[in-house]
Amino acid sequence: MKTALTIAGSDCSGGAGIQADLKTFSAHGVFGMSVITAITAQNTQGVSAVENLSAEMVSKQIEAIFTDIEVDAVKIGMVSETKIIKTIAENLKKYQAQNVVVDPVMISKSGFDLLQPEAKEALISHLLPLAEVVTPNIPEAEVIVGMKIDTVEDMEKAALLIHKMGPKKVLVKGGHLTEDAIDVLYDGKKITHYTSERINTKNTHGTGCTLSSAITANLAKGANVEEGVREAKEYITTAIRHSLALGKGYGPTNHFYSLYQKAGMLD
Ligand SMILES: Nc1ncnc2c1ncn2[C@@H]1O[C@H](COP(=O)(O)OP(=O)(O)OP(=O)(O)O)[C@@H](O)[C@H]1O
Ligand SMILES: Cc1ncc(COP(=O)(O)O)c(N)n1
Repeated sequence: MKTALTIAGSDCSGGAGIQADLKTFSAHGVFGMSVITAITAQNTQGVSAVENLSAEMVSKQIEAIFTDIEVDAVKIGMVSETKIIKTIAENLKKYQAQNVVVDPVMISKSGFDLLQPEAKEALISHLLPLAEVVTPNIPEAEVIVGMKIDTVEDMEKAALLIHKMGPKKVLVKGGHLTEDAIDVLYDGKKITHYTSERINTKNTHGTGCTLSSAITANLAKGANVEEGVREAKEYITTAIRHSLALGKGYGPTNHFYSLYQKAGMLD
């Protein structure tokens, strides 16, 4: 069985972070593993607390996995502190990790800082160069390149600028625009658009985590980035279309809709 590792924060409410990643890996038939960087207390309405693990504990978790199990792909999500970012980069180089997907998580949908402002530079200089593909949303791309993004053409410009920072490929996600949900991939040579209709729902907690872990699962299974992003976009669109009105705020997406449908388990 193919394996995928997520290095990210825990979301106790299950919609984003490690929990979303592991559900996505399972739904893709990939064996999921996790290195937890931080514990968050959050729900569909907001984040109330974050506690980072020590860099040593993060390092020990990575070591435990890589010294024992073959890792086919790695996703990096929320990492809020400079010293944890540096530890992850050193370890992934040491163990020659393949198929690294970096989701540069900065602010939660509810507006809470998940990346310490002083750690932004470390994320750019230590994690982006390790990435097979980096997947910023529009506000994250704006922070990384220091320009305002209002149109798909702006997303393309940002993708080209981010590519110069070292990742092999860049996917700028268009969830924050208002028309169709258009994501822009730049592979160093050409731009590809992945478009779906915009689904009218507030239940989009964890969409970015889910998309990046679906890409990771697909890379683990041997897909190239273009194929991996195409399938992941279909997966997230279905998961948003059938998203769950759980909680009082932004509800989570539905990871297992397609599987339940195939198994005839839906009412
Ligand atoms: N309302 C929507 N309808 C259809 N697709 C959407 C919608 N919102 C987001 N998407 C898609 O979901 C994926 C994730 O993009 P988004 O920009 O929401 O990421 P994000 O802001 O990092 O998510 P999060 O921070 O919630 O994890 C992209 O493929 C985007 O196009
Ligand atoms: C642990 C963790 N990782 C990532 C997100 C981003 O997801 P969202 O923007 O939907 O809040 C989050 N809220 N929590």
